[in-house]
Amino acid sequence: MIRLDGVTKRYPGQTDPAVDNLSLSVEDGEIVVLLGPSGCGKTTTLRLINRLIEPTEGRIFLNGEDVTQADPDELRRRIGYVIQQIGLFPHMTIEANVGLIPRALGWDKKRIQTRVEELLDLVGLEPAAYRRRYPKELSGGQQQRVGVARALAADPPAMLMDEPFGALDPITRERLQDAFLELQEQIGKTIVLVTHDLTEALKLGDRIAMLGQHAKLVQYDAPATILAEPADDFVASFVGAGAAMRRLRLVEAGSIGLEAVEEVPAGSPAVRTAQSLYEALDAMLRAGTAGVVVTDDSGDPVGSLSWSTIVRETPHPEPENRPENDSEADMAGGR
Ligand SMILES: Nc1ncnc2c1ncn2[C@@H]1O[C@H](COP(=O)(O)OP(=O)(O)OP(=O)(O)O)[C@@H](O)[C@H]1O
Repeated sequence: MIRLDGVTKRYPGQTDPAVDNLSLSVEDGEIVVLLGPSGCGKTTTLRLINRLIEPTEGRIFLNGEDVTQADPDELRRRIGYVIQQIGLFPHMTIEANVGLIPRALGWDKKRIQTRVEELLDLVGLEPAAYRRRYPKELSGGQQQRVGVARALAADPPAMLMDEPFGALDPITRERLQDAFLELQEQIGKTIVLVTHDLTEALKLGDRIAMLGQHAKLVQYDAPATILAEPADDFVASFVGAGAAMRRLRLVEAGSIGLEAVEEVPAGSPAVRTAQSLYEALDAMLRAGTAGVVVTDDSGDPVGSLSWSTIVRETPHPEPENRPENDSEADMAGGR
């Protein structure tokens, strides 16, 4: 568990604090995304956790231990760190890059080699094909995987990721996000990830910490809640137009009130309970029907879902609560 307790960071010579009295808890095995406009203090917050930046005030706990008192080098070996620029050493092979922290920890050669192979496998790079290559001989996406492998080398309980997929083309980015979520299923690390990309935050976060200026915690909720019940106009304008459509991807078809099915009409489209409302709607549109059958994993129908149920189930903010416009989100580079 990671806990920030009243953390403030004032950079020398700045009148305003970059982070002002932030308190935040991240549970074990959870992915928390720090989301907010440019300059709001996301990277500063992340780097305070592994003491690449020293807090001016406040305390930070890792598994109950106050790490503001710990030795920073030793601390950083206990927290994996992945950045957009990847930061692989160009003159070192992939193997040497991944083995960096185990070597610093004094592991023996055999153990390092075994661990490196295991990690390259884990991130989907065939060890025999990649371990002896240099970073420039890999694609951007492959280098990013090496960055993740390196952060995981000493099996740290926690991992910090700063725009880890930021520099990649959209297709590679989506593939790596999927691979990352699969990996997290296996490794269950406690992860804090920084992004300013709403789509990425909604996809990866178990919870999203919406930060305003000076890293003020405006809302801390599951992605579907952020979309359905934005805490204020700032969050509403950050999630912007399309929030209701985005939410369809996050809600499972089996999680809302289904209508009973007496008999399944021939040719009726079907989705499984774990598929999203988005997929249910897509199935309806493709089949030209106003409803779908929802089945369990063995294909037995558990109910039916109609277009009107989806409309009814979608939260509608009262008109007077709707944000006036999206200008704040545009300024923030949000979507
Ligand atoms: N080394 C520094 N010295 C002085 N001010 C800094 C320093 N680093 C960051 N800042 C300021 O602190 C604030 C927060 O910066 P930070 O990089 O944490 O924001 P961010 O939310 O990560 O931004 P972005 O999304 O643009 O990367 C900004 O106003 C920035 O100008």
